[in-house]
Amino acid sequence: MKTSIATVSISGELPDKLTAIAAAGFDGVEIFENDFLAFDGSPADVGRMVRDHGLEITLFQPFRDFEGMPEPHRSRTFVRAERKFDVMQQLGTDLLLVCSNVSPISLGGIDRAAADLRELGERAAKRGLKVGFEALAWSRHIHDHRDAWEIVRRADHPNIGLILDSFHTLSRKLEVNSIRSIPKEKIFIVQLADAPLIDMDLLYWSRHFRNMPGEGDLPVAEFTRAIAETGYDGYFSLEIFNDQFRGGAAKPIAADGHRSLIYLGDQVRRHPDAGSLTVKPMPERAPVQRVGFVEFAAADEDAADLTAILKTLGFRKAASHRSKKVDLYQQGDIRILVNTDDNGFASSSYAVHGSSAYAVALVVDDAQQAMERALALDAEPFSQPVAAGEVELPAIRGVGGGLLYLLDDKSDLGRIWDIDFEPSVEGGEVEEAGLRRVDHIAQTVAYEEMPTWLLFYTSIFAAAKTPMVDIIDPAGVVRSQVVENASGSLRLTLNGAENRRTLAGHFIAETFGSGIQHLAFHTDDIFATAAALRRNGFRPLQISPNYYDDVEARFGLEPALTERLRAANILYDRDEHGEFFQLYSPTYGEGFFFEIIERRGYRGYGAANAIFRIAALKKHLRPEGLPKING
Ligand SMILES: O=C(O)c1ccc(O)c(O)c1
Ligand SMILES: [Mg+2]
Repeated sequence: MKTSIATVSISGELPDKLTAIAAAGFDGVEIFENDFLAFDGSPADVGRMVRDHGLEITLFQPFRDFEGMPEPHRSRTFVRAERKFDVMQQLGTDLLLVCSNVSPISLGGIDRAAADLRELGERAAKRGLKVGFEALAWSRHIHDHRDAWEIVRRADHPNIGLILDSFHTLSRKLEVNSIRSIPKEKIFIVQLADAPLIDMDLLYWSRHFRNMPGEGDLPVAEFTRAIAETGYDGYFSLEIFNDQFRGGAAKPIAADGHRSLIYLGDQVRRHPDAGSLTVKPMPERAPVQRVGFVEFAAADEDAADLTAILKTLGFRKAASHRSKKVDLYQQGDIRILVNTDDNGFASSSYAVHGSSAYAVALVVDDAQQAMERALALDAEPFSQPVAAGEVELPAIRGVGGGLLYLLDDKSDLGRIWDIDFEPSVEGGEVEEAGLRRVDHIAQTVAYEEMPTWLLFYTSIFAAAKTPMVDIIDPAGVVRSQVVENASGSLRLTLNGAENRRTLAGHFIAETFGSGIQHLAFHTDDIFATAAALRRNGFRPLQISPNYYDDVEARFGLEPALTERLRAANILYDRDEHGEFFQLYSPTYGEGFFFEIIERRGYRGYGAANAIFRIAALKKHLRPEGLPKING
């Protein structure tokens, strides 16, 4: 599978775009005319610059409002085309993209358009060039790839072919089966883009909201499968018009694009009708069994505060690392590591972000295979020296530059607690609170980063993303989207902050980057847990009494239940699957907190309660006397 991306997809000046595109590993690049026009070098300079980056120019575009023009406009279009052919020859590309006409004066008619294209094909052939015709979803007459194909078929010229673009086909919900019968030689190139499902004007949707395959909601894999079934094995080229990408950083966005194509190729390859698509095989998406541990980096002073909080939550110090200053706190199946070592990645993470949960370990079926897949998908590997006899944990870089460790139960990785740790003699004074497992890990990122991490997690792990929900903070909106698997053993919530006055935005700003802002633990009995926490000296987040009157009325709760909720500061929600109970800690430091939940069948995350608990949490932001633990 040869990969390409249009310059329009990436922010910056043309040289910056090309550098980012080449660094991400693409084979080719579509030169958008505006990027070329804004650059003050000759077409030959641009061509040389592209090739110096090891890239091929896959096409030059767009050539607009060509077919079906009445005279005298018609003659003018051919003069215009000849000028573009001149540029292309100097650039060193042989393919021009003609997008279907949007001009109000254009005339319809398949045969008229076919005749125009045939004539253009004759002119292109004289120069050894080719023309690909693409139906824009909002074009005046030709807005369906089936009509565009019929025009190309009737033009019947070797230098005229079809360009398919997933957005135009899928935004109109056109039948992708119609692609399967197109001869592969007549598909000159395939453009790919995804988009979130939003009900809006097609042109506006396309020009502002496209995103990388896998980041949106369109069935791009199904579209690509139909292409592969024709036997096409040419370039797959990303063409992403997106406001955030235009304003974002070039390198990570280009890297996301490359990852999206590799992931897409892998999805198509796994299908029996994948045709002749050449894609390097890789292990399948890693099934996640559970969260292995969450690790905090801290200095000695903050560590004392953190462990004091962990103890009020019922965690017991269970073991200490044999060679590093790392302690294991455990309760049920939850393992929290507190790393105060002066060496290694934890200490550099502490130097940048302060105390934070900088690493997470996921237990997968096979850690080596998961690692292999992650690397095939351009993940950045991480390793640091370990002492003799200790287990080397495979890891990749994750959100906010933190670490994502991969463990399994089939190798020594499943025995790290025996191999690397010594049981602790301390303990006893803490009452266990019935916390059983990590329910979810909430990571706060800048809003623009959300697609990056959704793609990262869903391409490497067997998990899906849920639709985006808006979380209302008194100071703004935070967008939340969940990556989860069917069993619920992996649940990651990603919260995208748009401004720094929200609790999430404050957290990012004050801890110098994205990261884990809260950890949610599951209990089988929230009331028993609340009582045990109280005995341990834990102070729950105080919820407004007004909330309980409303919740009783809304769900028709028994007053006795409402009273118990109110007394324990427990929030309540319900969906079609069951009931949900939530209890929060106050915030520590710049906004980190713990959540305790009981799910009685409920599948969501309590979004309806978010406004109330955020308001309460913000009251605790940096109060006197609370420990300073940043998330
Ligand atoms: O938005 C547009 O005009 C436009 C131009 C060229 C394309 O290939 C396309 O998909 C859209
Ligand atoms: Mg296109």
